[in-house]
Amino acid sequence: MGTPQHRSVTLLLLRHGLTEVTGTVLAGRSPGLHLDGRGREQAERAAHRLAGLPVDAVVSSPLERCAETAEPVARALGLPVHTDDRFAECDYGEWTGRTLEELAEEPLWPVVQAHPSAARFPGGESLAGMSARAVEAVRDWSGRLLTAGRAGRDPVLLVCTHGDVIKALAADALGLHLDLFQRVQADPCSVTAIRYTAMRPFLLRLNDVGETAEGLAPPEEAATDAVVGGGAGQARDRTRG
Ligand SMILES: O=C(O)[C@@H](CO)OP(=O)(O)O
Repeated sequence: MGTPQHRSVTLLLLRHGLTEVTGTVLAGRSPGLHLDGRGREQAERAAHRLAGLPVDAVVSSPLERCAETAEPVARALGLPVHTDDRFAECDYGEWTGRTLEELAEEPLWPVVQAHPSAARFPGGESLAGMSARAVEAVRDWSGRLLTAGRAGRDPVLLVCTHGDVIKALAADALGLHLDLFQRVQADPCSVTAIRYTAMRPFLLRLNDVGETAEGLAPPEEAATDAVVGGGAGQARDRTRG
C-alpha cells in the first residue's frame, strides 16, 4: 500500500432490511431469501437517509437481502455496489434455516450465547473465523480507499452486511472479547459507524435507526494524520483461546 494521503477511515455498517423470517429463523446463508415489503421500504428510507453523505465505496455481502438493501442506497449515492464474500453472514452449517425456538434446545445454544468465541457450527464456520474475515475485509477496503486518497477529506466506506458480522465488528471496535459480542444489538437497516484513526477505532454510532445522517461522516475539511487498523489487528488476538 502506498503512503495514504489521509489517514482516517469512517466505516458505516448498514444491516439489511427485514425479510419474512428475520427474528424467527437463523437465516445465515439460506439461498433465495429476499427482503419483504417492510424490508424494501426500510432500504428506500436508508437510501434517502444516506444519500447526501460523502461515501467513497459501497460494499455488500453477496446474499440477496444485503444486495437488495445496498442497491437503492448505492443508487442514491451514485456509486456501484461491490461484493465481498467476507461480509457474508456466518456459515451456520446445519443450523442454517432452522427456527430459533428449535435451536434454543440444542446443546450448542448456551455456548453460542455465553461463550461465542468457542462456537463452531456443525458443518459450518466458527464465530471467531467469521469475525476474523470481516475484520480483514474492513482492513483491506480501508487500505484501498486510503491509497486512492481523494483530496480534502478522509474516506468513508459503507458496508451492507448482517447482524452477527456487525456485532463482531462493533465488538472489535470497542476492544471487547468476542465472548461479549451478544451484548451488541444491530437492528434491520440500522447504521453502526466506526472511525479508525491513529491506530484506534472509535465507535461513533451503534444500532442507529434514526432518520438523519447527522454525525455519520466527517465534515468535508476533516483530514487526519493517523493510521488505520488498530482494532483490526487486535481482533484476531482477542478471539484466540
Ligand atoms: O442470519 C440470521 O438470521 C441473522 C443472525 O444474526 O443475521 P441476519 O438476519 O442479519 O443475516
